[in-house]
Amino acid sequence: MDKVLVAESVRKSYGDVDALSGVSLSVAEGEVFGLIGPNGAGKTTLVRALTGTTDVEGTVSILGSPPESADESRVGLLPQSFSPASRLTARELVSYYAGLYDEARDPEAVLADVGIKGDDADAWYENLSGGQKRRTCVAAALVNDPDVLFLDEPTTGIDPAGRRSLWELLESLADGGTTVFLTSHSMAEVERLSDRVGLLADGELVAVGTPAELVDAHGGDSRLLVETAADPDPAALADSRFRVSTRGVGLVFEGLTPRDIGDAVRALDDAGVSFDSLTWTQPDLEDVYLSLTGESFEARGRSDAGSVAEADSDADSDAHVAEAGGRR
Ligand SMILES: Nc1ncnc2c1ncn2[C@@H]1O[C@H](COP(=O)(O)OP(=O)(O)OP(=O)(O)O)[C@@H](O)[C@H]1O
Repeated sequence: MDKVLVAESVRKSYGDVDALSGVSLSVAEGEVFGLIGPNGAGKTTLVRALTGTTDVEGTVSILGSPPESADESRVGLLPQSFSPASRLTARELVSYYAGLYDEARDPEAVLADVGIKGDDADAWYENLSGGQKRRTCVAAALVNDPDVLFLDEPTTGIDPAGRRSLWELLESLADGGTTVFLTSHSMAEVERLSDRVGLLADGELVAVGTPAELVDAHGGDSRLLVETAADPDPAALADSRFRVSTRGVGLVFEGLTPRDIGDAVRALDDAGVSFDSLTWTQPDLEDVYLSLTGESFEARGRSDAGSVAEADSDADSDAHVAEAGGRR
């Protein structure tokens, strides 16, 4: 398969700051590549390097050419910060971008694809909500029907339903053969959309693989999160066969399969530990991220146990197994 994007030993410094410290990667035709990493890791700088919007050391090619001579009509770019003219309507704006190309899609159809319809299409850009603005910008990036599409945090500010419909749109573009280079802080988004994921930290690509490969290699064990009523004492469970530790406001049983949950509940009862809820989770890309960036697992445990509804809507692998409000 042809390599649509190639970076070899790409370096970029801003004064004393090494934004990219020798990054090499390639993205094949039709592949969706997700780039993750903490704030300041260098993701936007790498997008800018690949699109030729900043000068770098090393070699970059896009569609077989250096970025400065690539066929722009085949490239779509949604930058992280994009501030189009605010006194144009969404329809005028997308029509303006369509007019820059010899061949472009019908702006109306592209706006419909991203969920901007009716009165919203006739509203001035400055009067749209944050999510509607972002959708309009996505439409502008899609209007030339690009073969390779760069999306730098495309769904920031878009509500959950809009985010899911945008994911479906991106999936249909990928199914149609569009190569997508996506950066995002939403692990659910990256895990769902990407064929391969790269994790950038301090300007270095520290891991690359399919989501499943990365989870296998770095995600750790599945676990049962137990939200307890009072500060728990894991020593009470020392005689059980489980590996148990404290995390935030509860306990974590590590390495449990769903079949072990009944035994874990009995062990809690035997130890006299009362609990409010149980949540069984499989490791996912967020665990990979936390493990490789050295961010705390405790934060994950707390947010999982404390926001079950959000976890259910965002992380499809989480299975909320029981609410036991009466157990005290
Ligand atoms: N134009 C610039 N001038 C000076 N420093 C810059 C510039 N652009 C980026 N940097 C620095 O380079 C580093 C990488 O920034 P970059 O925007 O690529 O990170 P990022 O991973 O995209 O971050 P975020 O997730 O916050 O968007 C940061 O330390 C940033 O401050």
